[in-house]
Amino acid sequence: MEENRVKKTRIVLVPVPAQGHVTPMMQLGKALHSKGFSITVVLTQYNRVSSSKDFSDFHFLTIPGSLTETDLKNLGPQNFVLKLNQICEASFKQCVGQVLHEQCNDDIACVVYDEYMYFSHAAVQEFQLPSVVFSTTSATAFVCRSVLSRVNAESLFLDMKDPETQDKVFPGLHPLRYKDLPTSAFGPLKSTLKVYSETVNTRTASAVIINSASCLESSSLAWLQQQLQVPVYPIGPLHIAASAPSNLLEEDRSCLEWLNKQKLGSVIYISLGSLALMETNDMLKMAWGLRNSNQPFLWVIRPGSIPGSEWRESLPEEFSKLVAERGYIVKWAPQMEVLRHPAVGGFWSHCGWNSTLESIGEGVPMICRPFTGDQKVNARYIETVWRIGVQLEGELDKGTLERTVKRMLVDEEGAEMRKRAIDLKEKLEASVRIGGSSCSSLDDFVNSL
Ligand SMILES: O=c1ccn([C@@H]2O[C@H](COP(=O)(O)OP(=O)(O)O[C@H]3O[C@H](CO)[C@@H](O)[C@H](O)[C@H]3O)[C@@H](O)[C@H]2O)c(=O)[nH]1
Repeated sequence: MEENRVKKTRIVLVPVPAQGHVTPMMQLGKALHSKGFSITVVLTQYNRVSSSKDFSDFHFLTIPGSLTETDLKNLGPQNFVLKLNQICEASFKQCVGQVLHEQCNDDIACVVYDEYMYFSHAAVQEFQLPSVVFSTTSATAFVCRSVLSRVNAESLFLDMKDPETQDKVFPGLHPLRYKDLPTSAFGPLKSTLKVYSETVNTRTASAVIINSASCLESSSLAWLQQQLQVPVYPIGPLHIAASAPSNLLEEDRSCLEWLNKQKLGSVIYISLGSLALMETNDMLKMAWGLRNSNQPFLWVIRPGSIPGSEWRESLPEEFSKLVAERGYIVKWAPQMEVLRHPAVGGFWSHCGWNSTLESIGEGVPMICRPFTGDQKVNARYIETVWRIGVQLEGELDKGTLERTVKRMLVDEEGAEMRKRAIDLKEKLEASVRIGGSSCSSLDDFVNSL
């Protein structure tokens, strides 16, 4: 593409207003900006990325009349997405019209929308704009959504409830079992499958971009390339390819000073991302297991993550005593810096795709406790495909927790997992370097515009 033409060309990004989706979309924006594109980010009224100094070259627009934080609380994430897609269609058309006619003189090269923001399709169709779907989950999760969108909801529901079936491998999705399928904790199966069929429908999009790399998921990527009617570009991990600080909550950086005082590879870092919830009972069992393991731990307890509590005030006094000696608790951590810190030896994670990529990207093995959706798929891959972690399944038990933390941080088994994680880290780094598969894929995408 000619340099002059690239500089005049604008890409419109439409992220889902949630941390796990905003982060990779802003990283994608940075990566495309570095290729010479102007970037417009269209936000909803909820979870706004500040147009801080990190994005001073970006242009931000807000879809008027969209949903708010209270709507998310009342509706839950799944109905929130469904409602957002119903109400944003017309106002998004207005926004795109504004970009085309008022705000910028240059042409829109393409609209890149998160797979969950499928209302974008109506506007791109009306203005006859090229569009691209961006998937912030793994390619394997995309495959699962495609497969599940075609199954009968009632019979899947019965199979998943049947204790005899739960541990069986789902046909065609080896090594995923029925219980690893990305069903949602946030809504009934029927409505989850409805959302999935919308997300995997590429409509008139000319391509699908995925925040993954072929060294992680070559067979799932090949499956998608064969099944979808458009090119699939695996261009990740974007957090290595393009840094774009876009935390929606304030980071507590004091934990880095605490980490400086801990022994090399001794700390377990615990974070369950931006949406998962924790029951008080489970938190107590975790605190017991962690204390009994004798390892120091850094624990992110996100405000609102304990149902019925603003922060940790509803937890019993026993909890405070258990974490007092070796624990350090924050509301939100600078996660990437934490994972990079030499004191961190393991990551207890809900296995959101960003956390998974960030952990592998720092060569840190994981204790997997998936909460919902694609996290179960990622946990299965972490344990059985990449073999860089251990999954905690079923009821939490303080004895098992204690042993798992020791397996990861003290035993030879943990050292082996770390070696494999470091091996993958090196492969991921190579994939985003010039000549690497993700770097070439990004160039192919840019050249296709
Ligand atoms: O204290 C913290 C905790 C998290 N993070 C960041 O927050 C992001 C969390 O993303 P992710 O690990 O993907 O979890 P969720 O926020 O739960 O992400 C949602 O979006 C992901 C991408 O679609 C899905 O994989 C998840 O299942 C879905 O819950 C990561 O970049 C973390 O670095 C911090 O910076 N500080």
